[in-house]
Amino acid sequence: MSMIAAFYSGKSILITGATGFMGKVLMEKLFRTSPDLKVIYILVRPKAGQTTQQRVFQILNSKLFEKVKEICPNVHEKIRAIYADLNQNDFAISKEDMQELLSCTNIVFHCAATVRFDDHLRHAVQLNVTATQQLLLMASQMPKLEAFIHISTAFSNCNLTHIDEVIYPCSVEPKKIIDSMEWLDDAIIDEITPKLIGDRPNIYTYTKALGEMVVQQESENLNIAIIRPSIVGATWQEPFPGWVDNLNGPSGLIIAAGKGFLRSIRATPMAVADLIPVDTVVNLTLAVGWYTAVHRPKSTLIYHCTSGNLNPCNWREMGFQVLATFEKVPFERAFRRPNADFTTNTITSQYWNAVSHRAPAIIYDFYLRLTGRKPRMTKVMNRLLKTVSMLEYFVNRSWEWSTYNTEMLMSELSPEDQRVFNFDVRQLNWLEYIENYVLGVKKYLLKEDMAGIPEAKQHLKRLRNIHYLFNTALLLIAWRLLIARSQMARNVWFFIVSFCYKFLSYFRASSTLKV
Ligand SMILES: CCCCCCCCCCCCCCCCCCCCCCCC(=O)SCCNC(=O)CCNC(=O)[C@H](O)C(C)(C)COP(=O)(O)OP(=O)(O)OC[C@H]1O[C@@H](n2cnc3c(N)ncnc32)[C@H](O)[C@@H]1OP(=O)(O)O
Ligand SMILES: NC(=O)C1=CN([C@@H]2O[C@H](COP(=O)(O)OP(=O)(O)OC[C@H]3O[C@@H](n4cnc5c(N)ncnc54)[C@H](OP(=O)(O)O)[C@@H]3O)[C@@H](O)[C@H]2O)C=CC1
Repeated sequence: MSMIAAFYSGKSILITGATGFMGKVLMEKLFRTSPDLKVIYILVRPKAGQTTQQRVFQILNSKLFEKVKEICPNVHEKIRAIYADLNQNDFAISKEDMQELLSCTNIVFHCAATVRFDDHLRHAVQLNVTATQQLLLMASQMPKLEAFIHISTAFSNCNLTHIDEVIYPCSVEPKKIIDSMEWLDDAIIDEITPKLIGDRPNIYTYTKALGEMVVQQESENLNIAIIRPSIVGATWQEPFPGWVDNLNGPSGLIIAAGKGFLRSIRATPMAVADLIPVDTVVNLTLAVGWYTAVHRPKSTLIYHCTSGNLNPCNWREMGFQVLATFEKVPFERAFRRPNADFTTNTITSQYWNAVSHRAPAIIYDFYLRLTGRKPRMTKVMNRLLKTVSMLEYFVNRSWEWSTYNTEMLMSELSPEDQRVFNFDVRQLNWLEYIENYVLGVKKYLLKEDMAGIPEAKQHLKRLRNIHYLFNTALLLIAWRLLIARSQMARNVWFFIVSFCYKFLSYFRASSTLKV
């Protein structure tokens, strides 16, 4: 019997960010392993024309929840969607709902955040810092609360190269930042943002670091733990391999590369690609929830959920395996044949951006114009290159995260819990994982059918022929232009032609002699 699964039975659990990538997998695992849990409260806002109930309905009817519906047929009765907007005071939660949350909640998992790198500081502070502070205030009024688990990121201190499982202070106190956001206008905030984020690459990592400080400062009477995952990727094993539903992290780039848009990137091939499967993060999170509530550690423990120090894989190996999978299961209607070129040099990278990305987009747009259609490829390419430039920071560096707490927790689990809530990345086979990841991207993100693979392969063959034809034509045109303009080129050309002629004559004569 799993002690962790038993622990969550009969519990009332509050999850923020349950409609997000990690939140959905967390909910799924909870229902699958502890179908006797009492209730999961989720804080949801209406979005994209859908009410909170419609959003929950959509999640429960997705492929991710197929197994859960078999194990826990009344799952819809155990989810209580509470209307909430974390951008607003008291999260805009009604009085009755708030009363119920405060009096019943046993465990809080705080996953909600803005993960955009380019969010405005005011919004990112509101969600990643102020909302965390407000949730902690709520938690302090929950008499039945056993543990509060805060999801941060391993990159909250990415300005350091060696990162321990401790909280590193930021230069300005979070309370001062929160206060200043109330009275500073946008123009001034824009001006001070680069100074505040300092040597961090973006607002996201900075506000997540502030969020951790808030947790530390407000943790006095609470039983809190912080989880720091690195780059979260598709599921490794559960509920099935390769599930993913958003473009964050590598997923968007896998699509861009598989469709032939992205063929080169400024990346350090030997840098560690610190990916971590989302189900591994969720297993650790649930184990931490149990450990924090049952063992009540004296201080707030931080758990690194990373792969680099236990089972490293570098970007070169990852790119290689992604490409190998494209050979077996190509994506449909690719723009160009997939190719991977990692370069560390900025000038070479700019050259490849011009030749491999912008030029084909311009040529394609020219073709669209000629055929009476609206050009769009240059716009798509510009957005993609902007995205890539934002991710480049993370593919050109390696970090060392210590994992003492995570390893300690692993040793505290019973063999059954180590199996059911497996977060031991040493068991991960990268080649298998990446293949399933690419397959998952094809199935769950692109919604492509496996039956279309032969046609996709044919399409790639046609693209290869077009590529050869295009290059030959380009070479001939260039050469013809050169010959027309330069006497030296003409001399070289005549020399080559006469040499070939002589060689062929000799070859013909010697073969005639043999007969
Ligand atoms: C040679 C090439 C490679 C060939 C081999 C293949 C190898 C592939 C292996 C992997 C390659 C390397 C992958 C490196 C990935 C490294 C990621 C590191 C991230 C670590 C960060 C820390 C982890 C965290 O804690 S948080 C989670 C991470 N957060 C994010 O990833 C969010 C990033 N996204 C953003 O901030 C924004 O989306 C932004 C700024 C990038 C773009 O914003 P914008 O307002 O311009 O537009 P959007 O409306 O958001 O989207 C525009 C457009 O782009 C698509 N898109 C969005 N995100 C991504 C993405 N990550 N990759 C690709 N495309 C993306 C989006 O769908 C839109 O498309 P449209 O068609 O225009 O609608
Ligand atoms: N993905 C990754 O690579 C990594 C993620 N993390 C951390 O993990 C956590 C979860 O990330 P992930 O699942 O990937 O992120 P997602 O962007 O997929 O999910 C974010 C969640 O936060 C919710 N949210 C955002 N704004 C509000 C709001 N105003 N009111 C209510 N809810 C809101 C979203 O709701 P809605 O659906 O309504 O937008 C969504 O449920 C975050 O704390 C993130 O920092 C850490 C390391 C890596």
